[in-house]
Amino acid sequence: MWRGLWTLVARAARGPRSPRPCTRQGSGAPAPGSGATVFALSSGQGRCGIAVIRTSGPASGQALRSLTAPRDLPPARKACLRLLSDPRSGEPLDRALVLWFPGPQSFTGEDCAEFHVHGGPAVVSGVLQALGSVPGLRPAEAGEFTRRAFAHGKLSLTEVEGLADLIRAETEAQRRQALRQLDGELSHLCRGWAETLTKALAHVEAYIDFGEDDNLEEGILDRADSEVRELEVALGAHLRDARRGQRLRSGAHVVVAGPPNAGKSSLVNLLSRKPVSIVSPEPGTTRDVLETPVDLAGFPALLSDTAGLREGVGPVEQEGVRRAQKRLEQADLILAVLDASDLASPSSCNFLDTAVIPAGAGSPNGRSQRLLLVLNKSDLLPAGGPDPSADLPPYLLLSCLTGEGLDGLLEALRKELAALCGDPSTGPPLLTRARHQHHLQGCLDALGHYKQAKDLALAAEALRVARGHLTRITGGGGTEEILDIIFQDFCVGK
Ligand SMILES: Nc1nc2c(ncn2[C@@H]2O[C@H](COP(=O)(O)OP(=O)(O)OP(=O)(O)O)[C@@H](O)[C@H]2O)c(=O)[nH]1
Ligand SMILES: [K+]
Ligand SMILES: [Mg+2]
Repeated sequence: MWRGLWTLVARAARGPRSPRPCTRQGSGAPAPGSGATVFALSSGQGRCGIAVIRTSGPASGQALRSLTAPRDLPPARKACLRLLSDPRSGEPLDRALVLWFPGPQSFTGEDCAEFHVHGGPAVVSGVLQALGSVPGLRPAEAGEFTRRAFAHGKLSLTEVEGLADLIRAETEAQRRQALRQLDGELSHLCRGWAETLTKALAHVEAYIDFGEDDNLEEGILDRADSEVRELEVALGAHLRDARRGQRLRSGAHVVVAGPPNAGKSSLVNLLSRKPVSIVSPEPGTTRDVLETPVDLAGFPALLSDTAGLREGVGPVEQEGVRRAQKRLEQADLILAVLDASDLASPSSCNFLDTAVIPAGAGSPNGRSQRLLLVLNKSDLLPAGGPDPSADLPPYLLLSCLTGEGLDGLLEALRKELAALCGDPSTGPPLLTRARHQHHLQGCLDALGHYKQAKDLALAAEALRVARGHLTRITGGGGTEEILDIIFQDFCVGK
């Protein structure tokens, strides 16, 4: 019986009833081996010590030979010093390290060559022009090397996304997350889930085909059910976490709010280490929402300065207050700022009652909104600290003027952001893009249809749909459009 069942597992894995096999080549990415040979400068533009130029495609060996003539190809994957000359004129261009990576053991899976040349603009353009003169070579499009790696099965789609994020990573936490994704942790997880579904599908199909057969193992449908149930729990947990990976990728929204003149703009400038906002003793200085991306304690954040919240003001400031309130609703984390020496003023009391205390009690829409209360201008306080009659929720003392309390605030921010973004050095891999979340949700919905299916054929179909969503996360059956969006993030030469 078991041999029969495993044949079915294998058949289900191939998707027997699906007319479109979920292979990488089906994705519309360039077919392996058929492309031209491309070349590009892979290191940054401008004068530098060493510049790296690389090629990928069937004419790579010819290109390397042409520029290093009369020498033959160097041994595979070993750096060798060669004189590079222009194949048309024989004019020497540079003395350079060259590397030969015969496919499929290369980054793209095709034959590749690398030229590590001296980074002067004239050397770089001379070598690029010489490569352009080799028959069959053309300049690479943005992301074309990575796209070829994907087409040859060297990277899954989530690994491609990880690579794009690694190149763009600006904070430590972003780098850790991208590296884990590039290492294939997310694809591994998705493939494991897809395998579970393949087994469940095999069980259901076995029942469809041999339901009447006495040899069929008992309880086979129950096993499919329990596999689906376990998967639902796992997917649910990841979806609840979904926003965290995306926040880590694009930055958590941290909104600085409070009454006029509390020192909100001073705090934004202090945290971003640059003069983003105008600071002045005049209340109502900030009118619009001012956004700036910052690295807060190793996490990426989009910091917004807002207008001071108060009533009875002119139309321009009123609009500023409306915008501030709208931004507050969208915040992942609120930095509520009050003037520590002015806690009894109507605008301070009003802000405490309407914004700070309700957030502490859990927001009405059920969305988790975190808040840190900062009492600024601590330098103006008497030795006894803030007015004890104010009956405040937990707070941090800070002076933007002297910098006292900043370390404590950064530590509190680090904790909040780690909770919001997830800690990329531990825990399961995070879903970093809306695309991942969309497919996980699609998979869960299909599993819901499985449970409600009126007959086994519909149940099997629901499992196939669910599995299709999982394979699309890693790139199986992806459409050209999605590939274009993902590869857009790359620069030429990557
Ligand atoms: N003594 C003292 N003064 C401060 C401190 N922080 C800010 N100030 C002063 O407080 C005044 C208001 O600061 P802003 O940063 O403009 O305050 P704001 O909350 O952005 O004000 P609006 O945009 O008008 O709502 C300025 O004169 C600052 O120099 C502090 O820690 N100590
Ligand atoms: K001000
Ligand atoms: Mg301001």
